[in-house]
Amino acid sequence: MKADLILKNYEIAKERYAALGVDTDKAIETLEKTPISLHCWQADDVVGFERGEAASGGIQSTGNYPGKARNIDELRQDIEKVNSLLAGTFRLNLHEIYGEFGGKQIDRNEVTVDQFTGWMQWAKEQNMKLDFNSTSFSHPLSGNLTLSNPDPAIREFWIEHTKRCRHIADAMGKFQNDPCIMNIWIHDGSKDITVEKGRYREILKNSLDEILAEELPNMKSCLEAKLFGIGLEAYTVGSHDFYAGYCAKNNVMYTLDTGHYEPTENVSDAVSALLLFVPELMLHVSRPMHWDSDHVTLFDDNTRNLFSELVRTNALDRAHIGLDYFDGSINRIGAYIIGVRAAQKSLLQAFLEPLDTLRKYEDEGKLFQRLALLEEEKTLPFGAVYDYFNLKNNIPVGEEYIADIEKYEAEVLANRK
Ligand SMILES: C[C@H](O)[C@H](O)[C@@H](O)C(=O)CO
Ligand SMILES: [Mn+2]
Repeated sequence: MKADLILKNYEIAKERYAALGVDTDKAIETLEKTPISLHCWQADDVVGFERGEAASGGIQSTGNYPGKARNIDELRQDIEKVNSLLAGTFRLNLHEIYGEFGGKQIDRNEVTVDQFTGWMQWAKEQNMKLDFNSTSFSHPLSGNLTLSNPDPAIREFWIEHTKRCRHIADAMGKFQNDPCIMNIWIHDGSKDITVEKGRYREILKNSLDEILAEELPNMKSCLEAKLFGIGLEAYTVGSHDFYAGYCAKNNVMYTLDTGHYEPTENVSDAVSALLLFVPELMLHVSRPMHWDSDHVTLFDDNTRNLFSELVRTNALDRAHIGLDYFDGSINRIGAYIIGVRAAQKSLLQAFLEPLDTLRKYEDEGKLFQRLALLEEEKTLPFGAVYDYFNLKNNIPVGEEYIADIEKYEAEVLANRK
């Protein structure tokens, strides 16, 4: 699209929004500064560099599109490409299995920061900060139960792993002078009916108490709830109620993954409820299709509702935005760009909402007026504002990035046989 046309459209949009009391320049500035954490695992279908095996243990990636990253250099190359096609501020969310193991057998209860210093340096060069995840899946000891396992040897193994991961996250946070957010998601559960629901939850509670006992100043831990995992359909130890209770009681950050709730549930509704009781939220923005399928995030009602709730609740500074999906059936770089742009569009639309007027209508009981404005705002020219945001940052506008990704596929990804 021609720059002068984008600018002209932006000026018209700016005037239209100003008439509603909305400052588009301010919205763009806020969007530029709001960090989005890119999940490293979209680049290689959650394989990582430890064992090189397909993900197992509650999650699964489907699709066999050619060109997935096979090593650290390729993954970094892909993330650099993704960065070059996006405006804004980005972090990188690493899983423990993406360490630099250098061909050595370093088991999960032996991992140290040494396997991540290269990542820290690289991220600094990319002007990205790091977030982190312990990895309980894709390991011979993953089984059905890790931190909630009644077998002390297995449980100790995973406690040690998670403690070590917290230390790695702390080192990352210190290095980048900004807290590293470390997520703990475990798949623990049961395929069929269990008569020991309470027992496993009590063990998990005790494991978490032990893991989180140590104060580490440069990292923040968050706990991710889930409805069910693949092969563990009947019961999940770390359910929503379990973690909501645990996080509220222990002042721990809660991870809200938009794929982890009943399909008819309005996940965005959890934002204002949880934030009354937990300190912060980590968001895993995903797209469930019938179940927790981890399809590429889109600019759909679920994503839009989530971000508008964040803004309406004044919770932007208490939420960490991350993406979480893994689609191996399409160009993986394209999958990143579609998902990030969807999150950005949803955020921008939330920033552009004429909230003062909507709140005033609501306070005054003017409910027809509120509904009318909510309807009208949907077709305000926010696309022109998003185009300008990209143009201003020298990033491809609109569908222009498709050709860029096709070129990268032909020149780089096609050579990964
Ligand atoms: C790879 C991630 O840890 C994983 O996707 C987790 O966050 C999750 O959502 C599992 O369903
Ligand atoms: Mn998740």
